[in-house]
Amino acid sequence: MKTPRQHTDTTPLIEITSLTKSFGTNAVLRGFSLRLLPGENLVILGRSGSGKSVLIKCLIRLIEPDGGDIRIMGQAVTQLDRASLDRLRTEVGFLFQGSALYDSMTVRENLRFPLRRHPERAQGVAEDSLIQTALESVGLAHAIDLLPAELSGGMKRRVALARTLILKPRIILYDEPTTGLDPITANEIIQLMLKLQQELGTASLIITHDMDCARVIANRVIILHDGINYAEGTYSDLARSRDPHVRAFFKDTNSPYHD
Ligand SMILES: Nc1ncnc2c1ncn2[C@@H]1O[C@H](COP(=O)(O)OP(=O)(O)OP(=O)(O)O)[C@@H](O)[C@H]1O
Repeated sequence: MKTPRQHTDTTPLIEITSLTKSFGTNAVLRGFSLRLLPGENLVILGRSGSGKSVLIKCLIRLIEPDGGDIRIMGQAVTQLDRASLDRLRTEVGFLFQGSALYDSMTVRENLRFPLRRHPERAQGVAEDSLIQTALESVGLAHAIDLLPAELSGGMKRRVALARTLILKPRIILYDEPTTGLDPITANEIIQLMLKLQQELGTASLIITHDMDCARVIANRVIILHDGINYAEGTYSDLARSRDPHVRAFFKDTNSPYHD
């Protein structure tokens, strides 16, 4: 069983300060802050509707925040022009819910897609070799010529992860990486995320309801509640908390798929 690796560099890759976002009268984020450190797995736990997806969308400006400051690798995200934002986004890989692969394309073609959009990330390495390496890192080299319809749910998620890794991002954003998978397959994905953290040194921001995922993968956990970073610490720090809003997450953790 792998455990999350600790790094010693403390210059944040992502720094969010006092982020606010409302939709009409619905104040979703009310001054949320976080720092993601190099090589760290940071888990954000929040109840359904607490604003986790809004937070991740603000981070990469799929949604415009109302206020606060967001820095990714030192760059103020809200002040970047389109071209600079696109460049910065190649440093940030996303594994979103559903892991949408193109159904009409083989695994190889799905992985070729980001390389064609960002040829500069190949750094002179042949496309086929990058595709092969990315698939090997998720244990799916043999699936290169299959279509998504021929893959299981867990395999699809691995391919989506390989497609993210192929651009060699420094940061990966995972939105509910284990949702919809059976416990054994979910655990395989969690172990793969840990392996990638250890081998590639990538930092990850992981949004999840899955307490088992949080327990295994997190160097640190932030609880998003009332639009702020309500509580923060290691999984075991928070598991000992007496605060009722924190306890609510831990009350049924004997079941690995507590929601
Ligand atoms: N584009 C939008 N327009 C209006 N309201 C929105 C929009 N996007 C999100 N919201 C609202 O923001 C709140 C937070 O939504 P969000 O999707 O971030 O929750 P979440 O924590 O990711 O929930 P879940 O765990 O169920 O996915 C909800 O009240 C939602 O209705």
